[in-house]
Amino acid sequence: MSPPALTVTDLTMSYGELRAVDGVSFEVAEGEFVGILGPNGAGKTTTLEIAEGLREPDSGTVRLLGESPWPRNLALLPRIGVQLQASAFFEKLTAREQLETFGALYGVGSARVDEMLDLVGLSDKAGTPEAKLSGGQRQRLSIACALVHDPDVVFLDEPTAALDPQARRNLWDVLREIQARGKTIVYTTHYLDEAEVLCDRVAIMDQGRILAMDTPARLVRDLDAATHVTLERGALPADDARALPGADGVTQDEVSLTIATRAPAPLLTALAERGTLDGLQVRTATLEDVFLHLTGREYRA
Ligand SMILES: Nc1ncnc2c1ncn2[C@@H]1O[C@H](COP(=O)(O)OP(=O)(O)OP(=O)(O)O)[C@@H](O)[C@H]1O
Repeated sequence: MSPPALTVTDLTMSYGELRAVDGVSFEVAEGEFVGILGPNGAGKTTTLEIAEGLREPDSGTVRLLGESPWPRNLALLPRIGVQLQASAFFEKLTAREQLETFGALYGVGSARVDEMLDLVGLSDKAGTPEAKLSGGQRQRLSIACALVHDPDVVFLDEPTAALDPQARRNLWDVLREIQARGKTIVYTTHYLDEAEVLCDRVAIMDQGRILAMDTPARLVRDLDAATHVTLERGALPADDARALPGADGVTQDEVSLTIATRAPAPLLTALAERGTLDGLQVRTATLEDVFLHLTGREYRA
């Protein structure tokens, strides 16, 4: 395991009576892609801003690349890239000029600007004023701005929020490419499904606390939740379904019959032998089930 790029220990932060961050501790290894997940108001942005050194916590400590980011640590700035939830661009500049202006703050040349435009797929929009970019293009430009000085650690606050599904997926490719270049990524999202496919580890946050942090696969596996196999109603009598190897329970509604199982392989083999695979759907547990288990509430982004 690489040394930690980020260690936060026992952070707390209140706004008046509201405890927005309530004893948060976690570590992010170098090169790791970590997602902080949770519903609105969970405390994700506040946690991220403290880790970036943009906010002072009420208590707790942060070590970022071995240093404290607060009070404002100028030595850290070239080594971290920050994309805020509301992106701030310079007025009236084109995509390329935005990047050149951010880059100039760090002495970055135009070759790097071209590389960044290419990385985020905006080379053909280089001459377009920022105000005329689509929402997804603007998000990608703001990520490019956070990366232009080649930082080691990148913080992204909901980079995929408010994008259509295609634009979200395009951004996923960008995020994967950033990680492939060896960067450490810490990002926040409402989208549990997205974090499940992108992140090495996720922290599930609710009401200012981290309830669990692990790889998505381990979080789901530790639930020990049943897999649900759904058939069209009438494909198999319910009593026959109950008698199948591995069947733990059977439920029916007007259109379907669902078998819960913790041993999907023998169950699916038995269904195949009966020729009842047409229209079959298999649903395994997801991070949404993990959230439900941890909080007792359905997940609502
Ligand atoms: N500057 C502020 N003043 C007062 N309350 C705040 C402030 N910033 C955040 N809060 C409150 O603190 C809590 C945590 O907010 P935070 O933005 O960290 O959550 P979040 O998980 O990032 O939410 P979202 O997903 O909606 O961005 C929320 O209840 C929010 O209303």
